[in-house]
Amino acid sequence: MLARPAMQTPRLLARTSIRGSRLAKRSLVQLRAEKVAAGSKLGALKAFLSAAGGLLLRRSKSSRLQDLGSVSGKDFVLRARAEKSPIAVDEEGELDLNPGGEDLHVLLAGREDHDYFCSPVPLRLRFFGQVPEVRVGGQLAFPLVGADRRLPKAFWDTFAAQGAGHDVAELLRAVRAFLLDPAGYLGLADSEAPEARRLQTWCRDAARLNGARLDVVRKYRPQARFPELFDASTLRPEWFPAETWQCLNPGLEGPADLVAWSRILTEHAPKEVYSFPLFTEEFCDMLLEEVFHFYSTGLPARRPNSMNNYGIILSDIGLEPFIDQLQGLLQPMGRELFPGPGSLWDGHHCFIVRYREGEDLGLDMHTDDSDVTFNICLGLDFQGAGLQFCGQVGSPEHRQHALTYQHRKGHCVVHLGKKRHGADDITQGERLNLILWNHSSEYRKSRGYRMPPYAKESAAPDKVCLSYTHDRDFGTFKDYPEGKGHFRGRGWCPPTQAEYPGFKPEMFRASKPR
Ligand SMILES: O=C(O)CCC(=O)C(=O)O
Ligand SMILES: [Fe+2]
Repeated sequence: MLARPAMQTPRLLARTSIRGSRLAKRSLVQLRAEKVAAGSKLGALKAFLSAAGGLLLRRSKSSRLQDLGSVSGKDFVLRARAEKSPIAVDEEGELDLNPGGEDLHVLLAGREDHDYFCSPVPLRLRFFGQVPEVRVGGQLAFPLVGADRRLPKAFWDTFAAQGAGHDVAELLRAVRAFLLDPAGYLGLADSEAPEARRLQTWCRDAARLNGARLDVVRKYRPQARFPELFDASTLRPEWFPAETWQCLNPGLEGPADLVAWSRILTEHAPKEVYSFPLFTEEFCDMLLEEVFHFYSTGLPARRPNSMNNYGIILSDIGLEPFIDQLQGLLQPMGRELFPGPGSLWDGHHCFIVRYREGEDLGLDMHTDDSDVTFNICLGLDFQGAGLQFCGQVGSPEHRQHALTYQHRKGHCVVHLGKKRHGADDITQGERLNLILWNHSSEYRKSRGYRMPPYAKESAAPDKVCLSYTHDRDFGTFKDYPEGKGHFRGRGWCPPTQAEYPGFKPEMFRASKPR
């Protein structure tokens, strides 16, 4: 699997809760979310929020969303809206595709003079249990916020200790205070206790990690060729073909569903691989000009993954707001095409891949660390470089060829991250694509994601589906590409229980006849 580079140091990730004698152990029953949890009806949520006083209630233009208002005069919440929950996963890992609750999406204001929490951070609150679940979105690393982006127990203990009568506005204020200054919020700012000192180190680590990334963003911003890309609080209709824009923004008159999208969608493999025109050629040119301009500054940027040596991560150059908007635009389509993995995206990893003579030519077969992937070709002129699709990991057809997709400028191919795919070598020219990996932390709690079944392979693999980084039998069928021989013997696929009849691992040597 191709994995994204780690955002946080292991130290930050490893310890997500601390205990302190001064932290109360009371449970959070005071939180009036239980009122909501009981029925989880939107009306109850509205009442709950208006009782909170800080959030104004107003209907949005879209018939499906309730916009709970920008909050004038309150600087801690910039935007809040409630939405019917598309999925929920229970304690047993069962995925419910129609759970009937609501989620509250909030854009929490940062503070201008803060080291790194100086721009807004998205939060999602779910009201299924007694205590709302809060997830911190965005790309910033926060001390004590783990890889799952949940708040640590120490936060909830401190919040509970502050007494009865909590409401959502208070909760949001508390989350913001905690994210701005964890030690201060937990009452550990002046403490000499070991846990307090550890926390101070984590805070310094977070400042350093975020600082390195934000430094590049700040330096590049005044040099940007197209400031409108960086100010993308809204996407511009002219960036998209008219029909695509209409389908993705049905407004009041049309439902957002597969019937409407069938006007633009091509299904390449039933229920698994689709494509549609997403960007105009002019927009592709503009985005590429920006990317090349960034390259020309020599500013550092992380590579998207271990196998792509010339791409860049777009949020690292300041395009996170644009990607957030793009993900929001595509979310309804994802939900309809791929119920479960296509629902409730709360994370992304978005990057450019680049192939040309003398650099990376193609990409080995792999699956993505993504629930649903959108892959958009931005140009330039090229030949070869087809995208090969095989089966889904764990299925009997995992390494059987399914289709070859030919990239077209402005067009987007959509697939599940677990579908095996790889890019043929480019034979002429240069290709750059924008890849958007979408993550749903709720879906990732499900048993289906955590413990997927792994079936026996139906037959020997098709050659085109072999991976030199993944497979135990690559060398049985093919010579290793130049410079890749060190992968021999390091593959894991197929796992022993999934071997096809007659499987021969690559290190297999027939014994000499006696
Ligand atoms: O080059 C392509 O079209 C495929 C890129 C890809 O699959 C990836 O970066 O994960
Ligand atoms: Fe991929």
